[in-house]
Amino acid sequence: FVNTHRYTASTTALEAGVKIYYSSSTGNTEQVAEYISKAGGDLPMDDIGDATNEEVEGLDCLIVGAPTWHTGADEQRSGTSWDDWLYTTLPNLKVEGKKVAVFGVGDQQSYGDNFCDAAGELYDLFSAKGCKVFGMTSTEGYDHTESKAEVDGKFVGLMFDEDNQYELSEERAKAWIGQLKSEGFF
Ligand SMILES: Cc1cc2nc3c(=O)[nH]c(=O)nc-3n(C[C@H](O)[C@H](O)[C@H](O)COP(=O)(O)O)c2cc1C
Repeated sequence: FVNTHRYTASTTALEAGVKIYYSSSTGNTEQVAEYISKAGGDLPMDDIGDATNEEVEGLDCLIVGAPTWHTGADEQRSGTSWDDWLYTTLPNLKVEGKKVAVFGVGDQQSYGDNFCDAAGELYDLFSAKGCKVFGMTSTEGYDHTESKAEVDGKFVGLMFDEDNQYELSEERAKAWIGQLKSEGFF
C-alpha cells in the first residue's frame, strides 16, 4: 500500500514564510496577535524586539501590529520596540516586494483624534520600503474622529480596540484572515 498523500500535506505557515510581529506594553497587542495567530491556524508570532534581520528577510509575508502610546507624535508613535526597529533596522533590510498586512490596537474613546496612529506609521514605512500591503478594512463600526491609520477613507489594515470593543476582537481577526486569504496574501 502506497500512501499517495504522503508528500502532499497542506503547506504549513512556516513553509509559506508567514510570521506575526507585534509589540505590546500592557499585553493588549499580544492578545490580539494571539487571536490572529489562532485564526490563521497557529501562525508563528514574536515581539519585533526579538526578531533577527535574517529571519525577517527570509519571510514572504509579514503580519505586523502595534499599539499607540505616543499620542499625536509624527514618528515613533508606538512607544514600544517598534520605534527603534522602524528607524534603525528597517532602513537596512532587504524587504522589497514582500507582502505585509498591518494591524493596530488603540482606544477610540479616549484617543479618538489619534486612533491607532502607530498602525499608520507601520503602513507608511513598509510601503516606502517597497512592500505590498494587503488587508485594508472599512472604518464602519468604529467611533473615532481621526486616525493616521486611515487612507482614502479605509483603514490601512485591521484595527482593534481592547479598551472599548474587546468582545469584537476575535471575530474581527477571523474575518480578516479570511479576507487576506481571498486577496491572495497567503
Ligand atoms: C498614555 C496613553 C496614551 C495613549 N495614546 C493612544 C493614542 O494616541 N491612540 C490610541 O488609539 N490609543 C492610545 N492609547 C491606548 C492604547 O494604545 C491601548 O490601551 C492599547 O490597547 C495598548 O496596547 P498594549 O497593551 O499592547 O500596549 C493610549 C493609552 C495611554 C495610557
